[in-house]
Amino acid sequence: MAQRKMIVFPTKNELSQAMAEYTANLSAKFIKEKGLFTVVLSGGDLIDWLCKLVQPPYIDSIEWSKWHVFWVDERVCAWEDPDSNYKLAMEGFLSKVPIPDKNIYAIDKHWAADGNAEHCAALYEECLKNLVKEKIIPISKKTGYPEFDLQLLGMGPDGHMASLFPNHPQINEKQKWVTHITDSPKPPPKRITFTLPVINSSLYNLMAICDKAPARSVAEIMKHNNLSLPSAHLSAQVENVWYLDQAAASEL
Ligand SMILES: O=C1O[C@H](COP(=O)(O)O)[C@@H](O)[C@H](O)[C@H]1O
Repeated sequence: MAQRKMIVFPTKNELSQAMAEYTANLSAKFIKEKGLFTVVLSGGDLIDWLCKLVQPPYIDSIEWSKWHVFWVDERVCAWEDPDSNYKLAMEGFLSKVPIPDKNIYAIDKHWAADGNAEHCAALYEECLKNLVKEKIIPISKKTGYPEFDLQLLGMGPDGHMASLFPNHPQINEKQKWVTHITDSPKPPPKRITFTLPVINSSLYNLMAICDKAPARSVAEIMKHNNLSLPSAHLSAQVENVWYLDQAAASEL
């Protein structure tokens, strides 16, 4: 498992620039090595910070047609709902780049609109298993779980990542790849989420955190490794890198 690495940027703009460069470099590396790049997105503010990827030079240099895009967590609601992580990513990022529609793996549209979290989680796990059969996603020889190339993650002020919240049992799930929650402390209550072993099976994990609100949780993790905060459990097979802006690092 990779050691946590932290880089503090003077501004959100510089963090955003560095995240675009990091993503573009990994995209080039994996496409050269195996002809495709699997990227897992989270929701929240992260999508805004991906803005540099849709600008020169990256918009023109990245081989978008080779990308396969997933969500580490999703809210169980209609795709058109303002709460949807799919809608957020489509409007802020994915609609601006030429990734084939078939390579964008969203939550099941019908069951999400219907509000059935448990079934949505099962269907998303089935989708991942089919992609393993199609050799889009390998199974990690080290972990036995699906191995994504890069996950771009965010952390809430309470220390949650994906939809793994403090004092909720989902963090302990080891059998499933995708699980669900129906009482999320952050609205909306129904969500699906990758489980911790799947999150940590990724080759590269980049956790991006900005602003003052999560600063206390950042300090709890960095200074005290407070494992009651789900984000403190983040690891990766190759690199677990945390990008902070000054405000997020202000209590370190
Ligand atoms: O609810 C969620 O929250 C986290 C953190 O979001 P942020 O708005 O505080 O940046 C996000 O990573 C996750 O994907 C989302 O569903």
